[in-house]
Amino acid sequence: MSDNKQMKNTENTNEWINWIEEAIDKEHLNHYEYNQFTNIQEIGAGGFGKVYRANWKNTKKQLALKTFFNLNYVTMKEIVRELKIQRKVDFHDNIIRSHGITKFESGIIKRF
Ligand SMILES: Nc1ncnc2c1ncn2[C@@H]1O[C@H](COP(=O)(O)OP(=O)(O)OP(=O)(O)O)[C@@H](O)[C@H]1O
Repeated sequence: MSDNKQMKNTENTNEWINWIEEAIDKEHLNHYEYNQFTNIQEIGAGGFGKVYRANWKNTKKQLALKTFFNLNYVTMKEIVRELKIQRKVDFHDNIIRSHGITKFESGIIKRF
């Protein structure tokens, strides 16, 4: 990849990160501390990362935590795209609800 293209992709990645941070600031998206999740078990994997089952704050309710291998331009664009689509279809009973976003030590975002 050329240096120019690399720089452009880094700029765009930051743009998506800003989009997520702004959504959290404006309370359009909930942010949860990763240490509030317990009983984390792997349940599947997709093109962008692994999916885990977890409990939140020791409640009995199970949630799916979707992780991302690499927070590059393509992944960030996909995360924002999915969040935008989910907002539009959130009202439908057959659509799994997205509760928010969390981040763990290595910087990998988890969505659930
Ligand atoms: N909310 C969920 N509840 C239970 N299992 C889930 C949930 N979300 C994902 N999974 C499991 O994790 C797997 C991967 O899901 P994920 O959404 O990451 O990828 P995908 O939609 O299958 O493919 P892609 O990554 O190309 O979008 C699914 O096939 C499913 O088995």
